[in-house]
Amino acid sequence: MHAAIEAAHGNPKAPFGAVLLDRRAGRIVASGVNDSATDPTLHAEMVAISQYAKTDGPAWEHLTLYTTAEPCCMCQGAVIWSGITRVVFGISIGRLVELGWKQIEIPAKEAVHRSWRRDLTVQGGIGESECDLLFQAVSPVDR
Ligand SMILES: Nc1nc2[nH]cnc2c(=O)[nH]1
Repeated sequence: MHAAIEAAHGNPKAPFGAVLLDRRAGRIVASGVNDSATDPTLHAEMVAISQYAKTDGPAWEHLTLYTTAEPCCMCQGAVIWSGITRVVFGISIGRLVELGWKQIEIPAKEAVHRSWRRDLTVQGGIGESECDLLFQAVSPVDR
């Protein structure tokens, strides 16, 4: 989560940062920050997932996605289809809404529950206060 927060610090206007950890190798294999001003699909999680998809012999089942904020339904869909097996996020979609960010209010756990994935776990509230401070420090942007 420290690495995801670190990435978000580099993107101060939209402090969404995400990294993919290969638990087997014990190293970060991809990272991303929100670039939705360029392309609305470029959420931090999507950037990291796309980056990892380009690597040789991807091993999605060994990956944990760490992200400063709960993945939206677009990103959660990508996680579900990818085969990533664990998601850890900082602040919740509900909290983002409280802070004024536009969100589609479908919890990540619900997306998993409504899918066929029984091997994918989602845990929120990790590094929550640090992530919360990141978002408190900025004005929400539209996408
Ligand atoms: N989790 C997450 N939620 C978002 N909502 C708007 N942009 C983003 C993003 O990059 N990540």
